[in-house]
Amino acid sequence: MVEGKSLVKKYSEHQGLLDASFTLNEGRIIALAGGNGAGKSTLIRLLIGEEQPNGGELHWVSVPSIRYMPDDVNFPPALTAEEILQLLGSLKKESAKEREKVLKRVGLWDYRKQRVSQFSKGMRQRLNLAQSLLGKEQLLIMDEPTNGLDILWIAELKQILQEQKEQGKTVLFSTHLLSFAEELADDILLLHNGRVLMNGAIQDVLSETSCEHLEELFMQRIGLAK
Ligand SMILES: Nc1ncnc2c1ncn2[C@@H]1O[C@H](COP(=O)(O)OP(=O)(O)OP(=O)(O)O)[C@@H](O)[C@H]1O
Repeated sequence: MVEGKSLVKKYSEHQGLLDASFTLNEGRIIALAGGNGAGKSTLIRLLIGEEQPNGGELHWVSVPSIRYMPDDVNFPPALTAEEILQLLGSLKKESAKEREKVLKRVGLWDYRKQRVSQFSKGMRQRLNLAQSLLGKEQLLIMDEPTNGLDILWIAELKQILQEQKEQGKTVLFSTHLLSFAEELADDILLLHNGRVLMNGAIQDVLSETSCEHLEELFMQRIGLAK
C-alpha cells in the first residue's frame, strides 16, 4: 500500500525520524510500535499528510482514503455524545442508523444524551473510537487506541479491529505495548530513536530469530537482553 523510503523528519531540537524505510501492506492489521519518542506520532502525521518529510519519500502504491483516531481529542464538553457524532456524521455523510450502530458498538448508546464533560476518560476514548469507525474509508490509522481503556474494552477493541480487517480494511495502530501488538497485529513496524528496528509479518520476523516474543527480540536488538 505504501513504502517509506529513507524518511527523515527533523524538528528544531529533535529528530523525529531518521532514514526510516519500510513497507506497509493493504488488508492487514499493522502495529506501529516503539517506546517514548521513538517516532510513532511523527510517522502518523506524515502518513495522514499533516506534515511533510525533510528527506526521503512516502511512495503510495495505491492512495487510500483515511479514517483517523487521534491520541487525544478535546470534544466540546457541552455537547452530548449523540450531538458530536451527529456533527461528525454529517461531515462524513453518515446516516443516523450508522451513528446508532457505532455508538452501540462502543457501548455508549445508553449514554448518548449525556454531555461529554460528564464522561470518564475511557468513555471519551470510546467516543473517539466511535468517530473513527464512522465512514467507509479504506485505511484506519489510530494513535494509541488503548489509551484509557480497561481490560474489557481493550479486548473489545481487538474484536472491533478484527472486524475492520474482515471488511477488507487496513488498520494501523500505534502502541508502546509489544505484547498487545503481538496478540492483535499481523505485521509490525517497530521504531527506536527514529529508526526502523523491525518491519514485516510478525511470524516471519520472529521465525528468523531464536526469540519467542517481540519483547525479547526488542531487548536483544537494543542490547538490553538479559
Ligand atoms: N512538534 C515537534 N516539535 C519538536 N520535536 C518534536 C515534535 N514532534 C515530535 N518531536 C520529537 O521527535 C521525536 C519523536 O517523537 P514522537 O512524538 O513521534 O514519538 P512517539 O513514538 O509518538 O512517542 P510517545 O510514545 O512518547 O508519544 C521526539 O524526540 C520528540 O521530541
